[in-house]
Amino acid sequence: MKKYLWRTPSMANHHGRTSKEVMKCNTVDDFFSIMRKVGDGTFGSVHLATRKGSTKVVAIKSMKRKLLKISDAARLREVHSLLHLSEHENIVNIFDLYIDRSFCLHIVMEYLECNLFQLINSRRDKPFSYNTVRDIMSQIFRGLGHIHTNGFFHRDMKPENILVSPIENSSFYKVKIADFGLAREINSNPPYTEYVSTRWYRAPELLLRDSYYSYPVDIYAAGCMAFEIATLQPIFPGMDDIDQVYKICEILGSPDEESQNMGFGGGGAWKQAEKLTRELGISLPKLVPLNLKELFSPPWNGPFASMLTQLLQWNPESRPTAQKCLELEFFNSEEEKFEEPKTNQVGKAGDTQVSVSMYPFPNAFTKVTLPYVADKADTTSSKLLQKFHKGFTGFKRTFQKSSKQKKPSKKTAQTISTPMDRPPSPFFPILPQIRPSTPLNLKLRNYLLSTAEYNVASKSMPMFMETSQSEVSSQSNDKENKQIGNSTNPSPRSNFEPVIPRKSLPSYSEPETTSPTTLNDKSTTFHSNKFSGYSTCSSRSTEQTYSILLDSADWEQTALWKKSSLKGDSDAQVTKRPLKNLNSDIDDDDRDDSGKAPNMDLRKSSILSSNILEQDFPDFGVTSLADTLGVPGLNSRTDSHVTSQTIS
Ligand SMILES: Nc1ncnc2c1ncn2[C@@H]1O[C@H](COP(=O)(O)OP(=O)(O)OP(=O)(O)O)[C@@H](O)[C@H]1O
Repeated sequence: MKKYLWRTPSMANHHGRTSKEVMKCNTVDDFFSIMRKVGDGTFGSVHLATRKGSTKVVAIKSMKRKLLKISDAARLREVHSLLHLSEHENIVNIFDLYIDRSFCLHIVMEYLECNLFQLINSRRDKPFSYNTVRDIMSQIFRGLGHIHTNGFFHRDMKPENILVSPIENSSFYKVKIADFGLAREINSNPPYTEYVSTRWYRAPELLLRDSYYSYPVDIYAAGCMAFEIATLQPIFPGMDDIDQVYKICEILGSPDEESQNMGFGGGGAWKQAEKLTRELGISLPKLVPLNLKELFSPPWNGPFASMLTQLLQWNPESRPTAQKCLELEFFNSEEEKFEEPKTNQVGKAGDTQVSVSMYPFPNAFTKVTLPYVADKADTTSSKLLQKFHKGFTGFKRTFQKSSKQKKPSKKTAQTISTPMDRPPSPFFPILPQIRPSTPLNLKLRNYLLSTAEYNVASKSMPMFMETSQSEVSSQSNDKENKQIGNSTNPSPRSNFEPVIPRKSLPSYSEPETTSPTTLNDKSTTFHSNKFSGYSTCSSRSTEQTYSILLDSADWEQTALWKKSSLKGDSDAQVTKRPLKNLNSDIDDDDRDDSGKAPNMDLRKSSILSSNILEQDFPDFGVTSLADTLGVPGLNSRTDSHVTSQTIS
């Protein structure tokens, strides 16, 4: 079953673990004076503070989810990886870990002035210089190299998780990687949760639900960031996972040799894509890659464009390691001499204007949300490149057609509107859209389309739920079309292929939905009388793929639906099994100082996020089912994509 196992990149700079321990305190106020909130994420809120009796500022990340017992602190991914990673100049430094009397964990760390997203946002129409981009990227790769060679990978590399502080009297920044909430060990046993990382930076293997991924997901995300740092625009601002894959194809070309041979550069061929898309029931569009070198003007069309091409490879095995990235020409070529853009106020004065008082930007997160939503009505012209001209002057005004490409016929040129300056593809539009090819995946597709405004309560549709034949027929094309057409979130990817007749399956009726009951846990929402979570995973012992659905109506009746239909080789086999371990007694350790047992709802959700499910379903290769429980809403670029940080 294992396709490949990733090896930790060479351990040249392995420095061993640190010796930090989690300390107890009544409240953090005992030791720190809290000044103001500087950040808020899915898992924690971050405050600027000073240590009492000292003027030294620190950042304190207080985890939103309370722990049940002190020993659980070490099971948090964030703490686990931070404790195992030695200090590095490009990794945010952790000073102390505290657990207060209400079992809230506080991570005391060095303070940096803002995150890269805020910095990029503050630079609208003032792009960074080539050398600044180079310096930021080299620090990111040094940090990543440290993480990877120490046996971890980050899994949520995005501008919000890169902290920066300007270096006085220069146009450069101190850059540090933060937020290890999703970090995993490279040598841990796959399969991993596929639904990690933030969509715009999510590597193709994650988007196509390959659970045997590893550190190359971080390299790919770094490639997306490199583009964004230089151009101040995200390269693949997908609205949903389907749109995300499409946007990647638009620029990198489809991952087959035929498409890749038609262009220059591109994301390369990737055999695995065919298998993964088949399993998902989607087909990728046939698109010729853009030649990034032709997209940019000097100096960006040189080593920078070539670095992007190497980082943004479809095949994770083709992406260079972080160490190799640092050896690329981009980081080692002579200082580029070029004129600063005219509109650009970049320069020493401009850069050093960034100061503590500028952050946090009050509306930073609300202002910049899905910048291309308005373009979605146009199905074939994303106007992507037009948008890229905003501020960044390093794009060529006219993108030239690759000499290898055939001139399209007049008819094609008239009927198909291609994105601005896009080299017309001879393939275009044989299969212009990613189209779900089975009814099963119509559900997947609808589900994915709905993620932009995903409300777990009303739309908790298991992704790979089998449907009965009668249900299939009720989902006629017309109906599906109508649903998509009527959607409040119209998407250009609204076509789909006809329903393929399938064998009849055991009938399944969804339980009635009642008003949702939300547990005291912001990151995971459970609903009474509603299937609230799912996980697709592979069995360790068989070659089958399963779905696990959790019915929270009755906590003792968590059900397992077992099936092999994703491979299409037999009828679904449906079984239901109660959880054995749900009602185990509360340990003394779980009680707070007053001897009171913790909130029962919290306890239930925490139990789900622990490895109890693994004990109940030992044949499954899932380490923590809660990692895939309830897919969170993704209407903000800052949302994370898992609901639990706990490691088993
Ligand atoms: N050491 C720090 N110094 C200054 N600001 C910080 C620091 N750590 C975090 N922040 C700010 O707080 C924000 C949220 O922090 P962090 O990403 O660690 O939280 P999270 O809950 O894990 O977020 P996510 O939703 O990405 O998982 C960051 O984007 C950053 O702006």
